Amino acid sequence: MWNPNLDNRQMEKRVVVGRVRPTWARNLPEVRDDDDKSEDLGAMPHSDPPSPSEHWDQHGKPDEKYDVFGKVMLLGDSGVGKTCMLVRFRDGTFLAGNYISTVGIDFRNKVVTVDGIKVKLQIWDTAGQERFRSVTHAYYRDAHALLLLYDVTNKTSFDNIRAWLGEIREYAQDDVVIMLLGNKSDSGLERAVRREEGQRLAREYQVAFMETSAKTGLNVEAAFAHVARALIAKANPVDPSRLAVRAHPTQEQRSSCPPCS
Ligand SMILES: Nc1nc2c(ncn2[C@@H]2O[C@H](COP(=O)(O)OP(=O)(O)OP(=O)(O)O)[C@@H](O)[C@H]2O)c(=O)[nH]1
Repeated sequence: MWNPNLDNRQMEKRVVVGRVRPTWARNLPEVRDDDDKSEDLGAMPHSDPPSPSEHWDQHGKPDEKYDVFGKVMLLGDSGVGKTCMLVRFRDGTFLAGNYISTVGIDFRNKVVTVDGIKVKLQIWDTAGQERFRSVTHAYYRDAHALLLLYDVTNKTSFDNIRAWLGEIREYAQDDVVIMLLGNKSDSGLERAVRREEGQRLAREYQVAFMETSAKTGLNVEAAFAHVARALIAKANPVDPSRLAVRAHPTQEQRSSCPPCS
């Protein structure tokens, strides 16, 4: 269940930033976006997130317009860009500056269409800070897919990926879809982790890999499309050959090696 003790911390955070806004809205413009975009049939998140096992129906309610449902968690050290990745994917925007660490966990929905199949992604943005780990662990078990991020300008966040993969092995389902993302690939000279290092690590753990930029949008759609395809393949195990699990990168994205598995 949602930990009520976190609410106090959230309130502290809200006081610090001088705004009374739910966690998921911390980087968003004041006016809430409409939810009726054609590719976006999902509901806005609650300020009280559901328990880890709610909204778990693989096919969703019959009256909702999607074919496959999947819970996707964004994981990785604090500051690697998980929230920015979600905001870029969901809203197509990047709000630089005013970095405020996520408190607890929250989610947003987006329906994407891949290969003619509508996939509702319920995307959970987790807090990278160590003190929230016990909260996020409770949500691993129900996740269908995990996007594990590091920051290409922060070697420590890359070195910690092995520890994250260890946690995933401990707490997530064995068949969870995992994708490694080297975020902030727009950062040029500040880069501390070479693309090849990310590729090598992904190959070692047999997970897909891309470098992304929440700032420019590079590979953000492609990463979620890859996850959506993998979820479709999982939901249709009787005829997996019918579905292309591979991501289809654009020319610019090809060297990002999706998927390395
Ligand atoms: N240059 C660049 N900066 C980015 C990118 N993505 C995120 N940032 C910046 O990195 C900082 C942290 O981003 P967040 O999305 O809040 O990081 P987070 O992983 O959610 O952090 P926690 O909530 O603490 O776990 C912010 O200042 C962002 O503006 C990116 O792709 N490129």
